[in-house]
Amino acid sequence: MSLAQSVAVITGAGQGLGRAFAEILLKNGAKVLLTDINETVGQKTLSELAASHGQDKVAFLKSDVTKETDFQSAFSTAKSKLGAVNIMVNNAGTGNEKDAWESTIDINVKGTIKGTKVALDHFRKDKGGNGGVIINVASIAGLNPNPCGPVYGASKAAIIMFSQCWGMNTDAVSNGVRINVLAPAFAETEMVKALRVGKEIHKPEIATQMLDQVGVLPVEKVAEAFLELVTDTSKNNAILKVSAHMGKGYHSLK
Ligand SMILES: NC(=O)C1=CN([C@@H]2O[C@H](COP(=O)(O)OP(=O)(O)OC[C@H]3O[C@@H](n4cnc5c(N)ncnc54)[C@H](O)[C@@H]3O)[C@@H](O)[C@H]2O)C=CC1
Ligand SMILES: CCC(=O)/C=C/C=C\C[C@@H](O)/C=C/C=C/C=C\[C@@H](O)CCCC(=O)O
Repeated sequence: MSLAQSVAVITGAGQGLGRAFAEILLKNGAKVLLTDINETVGQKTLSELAASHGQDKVAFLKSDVTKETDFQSAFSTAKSKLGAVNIMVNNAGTGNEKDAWESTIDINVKGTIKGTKVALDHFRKDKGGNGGVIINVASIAGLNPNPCGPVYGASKAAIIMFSQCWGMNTDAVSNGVRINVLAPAFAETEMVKALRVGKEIHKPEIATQMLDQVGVLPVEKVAEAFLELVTDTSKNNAILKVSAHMGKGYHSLK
Protein backbone atom coordinates (compact mmCIF):
# COMPACT_ATOMS: atom_id res chain seq x y z
CA MET A 1 0.00 0.00 0.00
CA SER A 2 1.53 3.31 -1.12
CA LEU A 3 1.32 6.02 1.51
CA ALA A 4 2.00 8.78 -1.03
CA GLN A 5 -1.71 9.24 -1.71
CA SER A 6 -2.86 8.25 1.78
CA VAL A 7 -4.61 10.41 4.39
CA ALA A 8 -4.88 9.29 8.02
CA VAL A 9 -7.05 10.37 10.94
CA ILE A 10 -5.35 9.56 14.27
CA THR A 11 -7.07 10.00 17.64
CA GLY A 12 -5.04 10.89 20.73
CA ALA A 13 -2.31 12.13 18.37
CA GLY A 14 -1.19 15.06 20.51
CA GLN A 15 1.40 12.96 22.31
CA GLY A 16 2.73 9.50 22.99
CA LEU A 17 2.02 6.66 20.60
CA GLY A 18 -0.49 8.67 18.57
CA ARG A 19 2.16 11.27 17.81
CA ALA A 20 4.65 8.52 16.91
CA PHE A 21 2.14 6.98 14.51
CA ALA A 22 1.64 10.39 12.89
CA GLU A 23 5.38 10.91 12.52
CA ILE A 24 6.07 7.57 10.83
CA LEU A 25 3.17 8.08 8.42
CA LEU A 26 4.39 11.60 7.55
CA LYS A 27 7.95 10.33 7.09
CA ASN A 28 6.59 7.78 4.60
CA GLY A 29 4.68 10.30 2.54
CA ALA A 30 1.16 10.23 3.99
CA LYS A 31 -0.87 13.22 5.18
CA VAL A 32 -2.26 13.21 8.71
CA LEU A 33 -5.12 14.82 10.61
CA LEU A 34 -4.09 14.87 14.26
CA THR A 35 -7.05 14.77 16.63
CA ASP A 36 -6.99 15.06 20.41
CA ILE A 37 -9.16 16.36 23.25
CA ASN A 38 -6.15 18.30 24.54
CA GLU A 39 -5.87 21.42 22.36
CA THR A 40 -2.55 22.51 23.90
CA VAL A 41 -0.63 19.35 23.11
CA GLY A 42 -2.39 19.05 19.79
CA GLN A 43 -1.39 22.51 18.62
CA LYS A 44 2.18 22.04 19.87
CA THR A 45 2.53 18.77 17.97
CA LEU A 46 0.94 20.32 14.89
CA SER A 47 3.45 23.17 14.79
CA GLU A 48 6.38 20.79 15.29
CA LEU A 49 5.25 18.27 12.65
CA ALA A 50 4.27 21.00 10.16
CA ALA A 51 7.76 22.49 10.54
CA SER A 52 9.32 19.09 9.79
CA HIS A 53 7.02 17.82 7.05
CA GLY A 54 5.19 20.83 5.59
CA GLN A 55 2.03 22.68 6.53
CA ASP A 56 0.14 21.04 3.67
CA LYS A 57 0.83 17.55 5.06
CA VAL A 58 -0.61 17.81 8.59
CA ALA A 59 -3.56 19.44 10.38
CA PHE A 60 -5.07 19.35 13.88
CA LEU A 61 -8.66 19.18 15.10
CA LYS A 62 -9.71 19.23 18.73
CA SER A 63 -11.87 16.14 19.07
CA ASP A 64 -13.42 13.95 21.76
CA VAL A 65 -13.68 10.25 20.85
CA THR A 66 -16.73 9.86 23.08
CA LYS A 67 -18.68 12.02 20.59
CA GLU A 68 -19.54 10.35 17.26
CA THR A 69 -20.18 13.78 15.73
CA ASP A 70 -16.52 14.61 16.37
CA PHE A 71 -15.48 11.68 14.18
CA GLN A 72 -17.74 12.96 11.40
CA SER A 73 -16.13 16.42 11.74
CA ALA A 74 -12.69 14.81 11.60
CA PHE A 75 -13.43 13.04 8.33
CA SER A 76 -14.89 16.17 6.71
CA THR A 77 -12.02 18.34 8.00
CA ALA A 78 -9.44 15.85 6.71
CA LYS A 79 -11.15 15.68 3.31
CA SER A 80 -11.25 19.46 2.92
CA LYS A 81 -7.68 20.08 4.14
CA LEU A 82 -5.76 16.95 3.11
CA GLY A 83 -7.86 14.70 0.91
CA ALA A 84 -10.07 11.62 1.27
CA VAL A 85 -9.20 9.55 4.36
CA ASN A 86 -8.11 5.92 3.88
CA ILE A 87 -6.40 5.25 7.24
CA MET A 88 -8.24 5.45 10.58
CA VAL A 89 -6.23 5.00 13.80
CA ASN A 90 -8.32 4.58 16.95
CA ASN A 91 -5.51 5.26 19.42
CA ALA A 92 -6.87 7.58 22.15
CA GLY A 93 -7.02 5.81 25.49
CA THR A 94 -6.94 6.23 29.23
CA GLY A 95 -6.29 4.06 32.27
CA ASN A 96 -8.58 5.35 34.99
CA GLU A 97 -9.35 2.43 37.30
CA LYS A 98 -10.87 3.85 40.48
CA ASP A 99 -13.41 6.67 40.69
CA ALA A 100 -13.25 7.52 36.97
CA TRP A 101 -13.35 3.92 35.68
CA GLU A 102 -16.40 4.59 33.50
CA SER A 103 -14.37 7.08 31.43
CA THR A 104 -12.01 4.21 30.58
CA ILE A 105 -14.92 2.32 29.04
CA ASP A 106 -16.30 5.46 27.36
CA ILE A 107 -12.96 6.43 25.81
CA ASN A 108 -11.28 3.08 25.15
CA VAL A 109 -14.26 0.91 24.18
CA LYS A 110 -17.06 3.21 23.04
CA GLY A 111 -14.57 5.61 21.43
CA THR A 112 -13.02 2.81 19.39
CA ILE A 113 -16.44 1.47 18.40
CA LYS A 114 -17.58 4.94 17.28
CA GLY A 115 -14.37 5.55 15.34
CA THR A 116 -14.58 2.16 13.64
CA LYS A 117 -18.25 2.68 12.74
CA VAL A 118 -17.62 6.08 11.14
CA ALA A 119 -14.55 4.82 9.28
CA LEU A 120 -16.46 1.80 7.93
CA ASP A 121 -19.22 4.10 6.68
CA HIS A 122 -16.64 6.24 4.86
CA PHE A 123 -14.35 3.45 3.57
CA ARG A 124 -16.79 0.74 2.38
CA LYS A 125 -17.07 0.58 -1.42
CA ASP A 126 -20.73 -0.46 -1.14
CA LYS A 127 -21.29 2.86 0.66
CA GLY A 128 -19.47 4.96 -1.92
CA GLY A 129 -16.00 4.72 -0.36
CA ASN A 130 -12.66 3.70 -1.87
CA GLY A 131 -11.61 1.20 0.81
CA GLY A 132 -9.20 1.77 3.67
CA VAL A 133 -7.54 0.35 6.75
CA ILE A 134 -8.57 0.71 10.40
CA ILE A 135 -5.95 0.23 13.14
CA ASN A 136 -7.41 -0.20 16.62
CA VAL A 137 -4.87 0.22 19.40
CA ALA A 138 -5.45 -2.34 22.13
CA SER A 139 -2.73 -3.68 24.46
CA ILE A 140 -1.04 -6.81 25.68
CA ALA A 141 -3.13 -6.07 28.77
CA GLY A 142 -6.13 -7.08 26.68
CA LEU A 143 -4.64 -10.52 26.15
CA ASN A 144 -2.80 -11.21 29.43
CA PRO A 145 -4.68 -10.38 32.65
CA ASN A 146 -2.90 -8.40 35.34
CA PRO A 147 -4.20 -7.25 38.76
CA CYS A 148 -3.34 -3.56 38.27
CA GLY A 149 -5.96 -2.57 35.74
CA PRO A 150 -9.04 -4.84 35.56
CA VAL A 151 -11.18 -2.19 33.85
CA TYR A 152 -8.35 -1.16 31.53
CA GLY A 153 -7.62 -4.79 30.65
CA ALA A 154 -11.31 -5.43 30.00
CA SER A 155 -11.46 -2.35 27.77
CA LYS A 156 -8.53 -3.59 25.71
CA ALA A 157 -9.92 -7.11 25.48
CA ALA A 158 -13.16 -5.59 24.23
CA ILE A 159 -11.30 -3.67 21.52
CA ILE A 160 -9.58 -6.89 20.41
CA MET A 161 -12.79 -8.90 20.21
CA PHE A 162 -14.76 -6.10 18.55
CA SER A 163 -12.03 -5.64 15.93
CA GLN A 164 -11.72 -9.38 15.26
CA CYS A 165 -15.49 -9.67 14.73
CA TRP A 166 -15.48 -6.84 12.19
CA GLY A 167 -12.25 -8.12 10.58
CA MET A 168 -13.96 -11.41 9.67
CA ASN A 169 -17.11 -9.72 8.39
CA THR A 170 -17.31 -10.06 4.61
CA ASP A 171 -19.35 -6.83 4.42
CA ALA A 172 -16.12 -5.06 5.41
CA VAL A 173 -13.35 -7.06 3.78
CA SER A 174 -15.19 -7.57 0.48
CA ASN A 175 -15.75 -3.81 0.29
CA GLY A 176 -12.09 -2.94 0.64
CA VAL A 177 -11.75 -2.41 4.40
CA ARG A 178 -9.00 -4.05 6.49
CA ILE A 179 -9.24 -3.97 10.30
CA ASN A 180 -6.16 -4.76 12.43
CA VAL A 181 -5.24 -4.60 16.12
CA LEU A 182 -1.98 -3.32 17.54
CA ALA A 183 -1.25 -4.75 21.01
CA PRO A 184 1.82 -3.15 22.52
CA ALA A 185 3.28 -3.80 25.93
CA PHE A 186 4.81 -0.88 27.83
CA ALA A 187 6.04 2.12 25.83
CA GLU A 188 7.58 5.32 27.16
CA THR A 189 4.66 7.74 27.28
CA GLU A 190 2.65 9.78 29.79
CA MET A 191 0.50 6.72 30.42
CA VAL A 192 3.49 4.71 31.64
CA LYS A 193 4.73 7.68 33.66
CA ALA A 194 1.35 7.64 35.43
CA LEU A 195 1.64 3.88 35.89
CA ARG A 196 4.99 4.34 37.63
CA VAL A 197 3.35 6.77 40.07
CA GLY A 198 0.67 4.12 40.64
CA LYS A 199 -2.07 6.51 41.85
CA GLU A 200 -4.88 5.34 39.59
CA ILE A 201 -4.24 1.58 39.67
CA HIS A 202 -4.57 -1.40 41.99
CA LYS A 203 -1.47 -3.25 43.33
CA PRO A 204 1.09 -0.62 42.18
CA GLU A 205 3.92 -2.78 43.45
CA ILE A 206 3.02 -5.39 40.83
CA ALA A 207 3.01 -2.73 38.11
CA THR A 208 6.59 -1.89 39.05
CA GLN A 209 7.53 -5.57 38.85
CA MET A 210 5.92 -5.89 35.40
CA LEU A 211 7.70 -2.80 34.13
CA ASP A 212 11.02 -4.23 35.32
CA GLN A 213 10.33 -7.72 33.90
CA VAL A 214 8.82 -6.71 30.53
CA GLY A 215 10.77 -3.52 29.92
CA VAL A 216 9.62 -0.34 28.22
CA LEU A 217 9.78 0.26 24.47
CA PRO A 218 10.66 3.53 22.77
CA VAL A 219 7.55 4.77 20.95
CA GLU A 220 9.40 4.53 17.64
CA LYS A 221 9.55 0.72 17.94
CA VAL A 222 5.77 0.55 18.42
CA ALA A 223 5.35 2.85 15.42
CA GLU A 224 7.38 0.47 13.23
CA ALA A 225 4.97 -2.36 14.11
CA PHE A 226 2.02 -0.03 13.47
CA LEU A 227 3.36 0.80 9.99
CA GLU A 228 3.48 -2.92 9.10
CA LEU A 229 -0.23 -3.27 9.86
CA VAL A 230 -1.02 -0.21 7.72
CA THR A 231 1.09 -0.96 4.64
CA ASP A 232 1.01 -4.78 4.38
CA THR A 233 -2.24 -5.32 2.48
CA SER A 234 -2.12 -9.05 3.30
CA LYS A 235 -2.75 -8.12 6.94
CA ASN A 236 -6.45 -8.10 7.80
CA ASN A 237 -7.99 -9.24 11.08
CA ALA A 238 -4.46 -9.40 12.50
CA ILE A 239 -3.37 -8.89 16.11
CA LEU A 240 0.24 -7.67 16.26
CA LYS A 241 1.95 -7.75 19.68
CA VAL A 242 5.09 -5.75 20.34
CA SER A 243 7.02 -5.67 23.60
CA ALA A 244 10.53 -4.86 24.80
CA HIS A 245 11.29 -8.38 26.02
CA MET A 246 9.43 -10.47 23.40
CA GLY A 247 9.85 -8.28 20.31
CA LYS A 248 7.15 -8.33 17.63
CA GLY A 249 4.80 -11.21 16.83
CA TYR A 250 1.33 -12.01 15.54
CA HIS A 251 -1.24 -13.49 17.92
CA SER A 252 -4.24 -15.70 17.17
CA LEU A 253 -7.31 -16.00 19.40
CA LYS A 254 -8.17 -19.36 17.85
N1 LIG B 1 2.07 3.51 26.62
C1 LIG B 1 1.90 2.20 26.73
O1 LIG B 1 2.66 1.48 27.41
C2 LIG B 1 0.78 1.54 25.98
C3 LIG B 1 -0.30 2.26 25.49
N2 LIG B 1 -1.30 1.58 24.85
C4 LIG B 1 -2.44 2.31 24.30
O2 LIG B 1 -1.94 3.23 23.33
C5 LIG B 1 -2.82 4.35 23.23
C6 LIG B 1 -2.01 5.62 23.41
O3 LIG B 1 -1.45 5.56 24.69
P1 LIG B 1 -0.28 6.54 25.16
O4 LIG B 1 0.29 7.26 23.98
O5 LIG B 1 0.61 5.75 26.03
O6 LIG B 1 -1.11 7.55 26.07
P2 LIG B 1 -0.93 9.09 26.41
O7 LIG B 1 -1.68 9.25 27.69
O8 LIG B 1 0.48 9.49 26.31
O9 LIG B 1 -1.74 9.81 25.22
C7 LIG B 1 -3.11 9.59 25.08
C8 LIG B 1 -3.68 10.74 24.29
O10 LIG B 1 -5.08 10.52 24.13
C9 LIG B 1 -5.77 11.75 24.37
N3 LIG B 1 -7.15 11.52 24.81
C10 LIG B 1 -7.56 11.09 26.03
N4 LIG B 1 -8.91 11.05 26.09
C11 LIG B 1 -9.36 11.47 24.87
C12 LIG B 1 -10.66 11.65 24.30
N5 LIG B 1 -11.77 11.45 25.02
N6 LIG B 1 -10.74 12.07 23.02
C13 LIG B 1 -9.62 12.32 22.30
N7 LIG B 1 -8.36 12.18 22.78
C14 LIG B 1 -8.25 11.76 24.05
C15 LIG B 1 -4.93 12.45 25.43
O11 LIG B 1 -5.18 13.86 25.42
C16 LIG B 1 -3.52 12.09 24.99
O12 LIG B 1 -2.96 13.05 24.12
C17 LIG B 1 -3.88 4.14 24.33
O13 LIG B 1 -5.03 3.56 23.76
C18 LIG B 1 -3.22 3.15 25.28
O14 LIG B 1 -4.16 2.38 26.00
C19 LIG B 1 -1.30 0.21 24.69
C20 LIG B 1 -0.26 -0.52 25.18
C21 LIG B 1 0.87 0.09 25.82
C1 LIG C 1 -4.82 0.89 34.91
C2 LIG C 1 -4.19 1.43 33.73
C3 LIG C 1 -3.07 0.60 33.25
O1 LIG C 1 -3.09 -0.61 33.36
C4 LIG C 1 -1.95 1.29 32.69
C5 LIG C 1 -1.24 0.70 31.72
C6 LIG C 1 -0.01 1.29 31.29
C7 LIG C 1 0.53 1.04 30.09
C8 LIG C 1 -0.26 0.51 28.96
C9 LIG C 1 -0.66 -0.94 28.99
O2 LIG C 1 -1.48 -1.13 27.88
C10 LIG C 1 0.51 -1.87 28.97
C11 LIG C 1 0.36 -3.13 29.37
C12 LIG C 1 1.47 -4.03 29.34
C13 LIG C 1 1.40 -5.29 29.87
C14 LIG C 1 2.50 -6.04 29.83
C15 LIG C 1 2.88 -7.20 30.11
C16 LIG C 1 2.37 -8.45 30.70
O3 LIG C 1 0.99 -8.60 30.48
C17 LIG C 1 3.15 -9.65 30.16
C18 LIG C 1 3.38 -9.51 28.65
C19 LIG C 1 4.02 -10.76 28.06
C20 LIG C 1 4.18 -10.60 26.57
O4 LIG C 1 5.00 -9.73 26.16
O5 LIG C 1 3.49 -11.30 25.84
